[in-house]
Amino acid sequence: MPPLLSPLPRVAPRALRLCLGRRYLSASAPGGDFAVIGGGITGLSTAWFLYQRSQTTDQKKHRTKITLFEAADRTGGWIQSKHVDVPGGRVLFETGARTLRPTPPGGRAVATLIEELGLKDDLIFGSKDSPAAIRRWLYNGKLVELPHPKLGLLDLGMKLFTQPALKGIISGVFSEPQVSPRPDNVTDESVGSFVTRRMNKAIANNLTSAVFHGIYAGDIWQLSARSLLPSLWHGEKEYGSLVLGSPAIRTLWEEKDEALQKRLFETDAPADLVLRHNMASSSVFTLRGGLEQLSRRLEEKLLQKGVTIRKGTPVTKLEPSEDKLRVKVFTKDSAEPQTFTNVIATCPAKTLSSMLTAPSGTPLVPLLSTIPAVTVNVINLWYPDPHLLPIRGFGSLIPQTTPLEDNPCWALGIVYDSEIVQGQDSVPGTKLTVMLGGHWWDGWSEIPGEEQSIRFAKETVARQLGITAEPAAVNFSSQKECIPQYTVGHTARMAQAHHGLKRTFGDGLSVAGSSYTGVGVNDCIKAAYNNVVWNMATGLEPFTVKAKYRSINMPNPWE
Ligand SMILES: C=Cc1c2[nH]c(c1C)Cc1[nH]c(c(CCC(=O)O)c1C)Cc1[nH]c(c(C)c1CCC(=O)O)Cc1[nH]c(c(C)c1C=C)C2
Repeated sequence: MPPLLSPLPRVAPRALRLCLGRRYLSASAPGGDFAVIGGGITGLSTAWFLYQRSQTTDQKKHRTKITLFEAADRTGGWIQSKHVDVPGGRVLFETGARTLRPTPPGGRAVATLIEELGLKDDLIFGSKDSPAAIRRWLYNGKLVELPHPKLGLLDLGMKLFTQPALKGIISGVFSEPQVSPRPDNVTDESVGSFVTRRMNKAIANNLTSAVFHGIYAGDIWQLSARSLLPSLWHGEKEYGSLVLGSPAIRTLWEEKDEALQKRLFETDAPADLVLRHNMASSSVFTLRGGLEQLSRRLEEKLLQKGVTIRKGTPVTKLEPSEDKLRVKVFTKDSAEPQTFTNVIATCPAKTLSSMLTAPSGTPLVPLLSTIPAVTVNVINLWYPDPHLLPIRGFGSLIPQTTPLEDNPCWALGIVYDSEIVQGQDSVPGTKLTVMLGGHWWDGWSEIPGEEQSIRFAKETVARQLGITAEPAAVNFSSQKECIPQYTVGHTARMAQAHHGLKRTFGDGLSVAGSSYTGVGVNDCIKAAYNNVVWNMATGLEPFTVKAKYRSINMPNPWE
């Protein structure tokens, strides 16, 4: 197996420089003392990619030392897979992300990592043709199935004409090409405003808000269209219309992702052809032992390779050395700081901000501390009857406009886990996860606790699915501030934060993780990979250059 990372060019080839912009490549010396702050999936994969880089012929001549600091007593962050005993066997509950998508380039970076870690035989795939991939439901007082191309034109027509929850889609699609593109002075707007402007408010409030609940548990009237719908945001200007430009928009690749995908093809492609084939034909994938198997294995491998992992060690302060060539890391358990040539902070931006004091006139701390994040209460339920669900599919999502009398428990949606993934439990049954809260709880001083949340979850399942049976196993988890919210202006604020980091720490402190360039597991691993392979100075370089796109016909990016 070739090394994951090829030697990093000391002088980057011209093409790479042109493609990524000069500022992407910092002039850090080879080797060095690296500190990774945070032992979630971003921190663990950052440490892994740094270790891999240190093993290339170019870098082997130099000494590299990697220390990972994690405040908690375990690594893995939000990813947590719990094995629970039930009558007749064991089932697996995920309290955070449960599946990943093979979509490149992020999915491809993850596949390479999984292969590299020797986990490929534990992969489980969900087929693109399964009911979970095709059938999605929306709940606004009653369950409404969303249209899907594989369900045919007749089905599409019937749904669009008869379902009030899908109201506005036909008129929105037909009127959209006549809407003028936004004026040049509009630098960002909310997702709700963008969809309303291009189509109509009904589409924003129903379909769009439901989908955004399923990803960000967030409020479409706060979230940034520029950050979260980048190709549509770009497509509006480039093609004048999202509908007419849609064939091209669907094939748009941002240059930095294209460069990454190219690298993943040429240098770091997964070698196994069966794995590639499975990735190409699946809609989602996970691991037999749950996604936590990935973080467990990363930790194990890092320890074997001599990386120091300091669990239960919160970092309290980060300070540049006088010459800005090193960074001092202060921890709770030691009066004297340790110094490193490079620190990569993968903890939430708010946590990082509490470790910093920026020079006056550099608004770095407020820029980082004001990235909000929502809390989701996750309730996993397991029933021994495998045929309890009256409908099939991925699950249901609840739009923002669903009245409180139809959603009195502040639910965001229900995931039909036993429909999505098979092969993780030793007994058949029906497994559901109810997600509560997110932005519904913005501004609340106290949120529902365990007992109330479990009651709410059962009530939500009874209301939506008519399931009144008692679950044989229940797991409650409150995921505090687990999903960062990229609100309007995120791109501009992160560009400023880049300059603040540069000014304060030179090339010494970079960031990666869900607070910045994408909240998904794929995004986090991609950010870790990008940071290391492009040798970024702050990790926020993508925000400082104008995003450039190309339409690329890539029929099967896995071949
Ligand atoms: C704690 C709850 C979470 C909610 N969203 C996320 C988490 C961790 C993060 C997330 N969920 C999805 C994506 C898109 C990534 C992708 O698949 O490409 C992200 C970043 C999609 C998604 N949403 C749900 C599922 C089962 C999936 C597939 C990926 C995964 O397993 O996380 C269901 C779901 N998630 C949330 C809600 C409210 C919800 C409702 C049915 C919040």
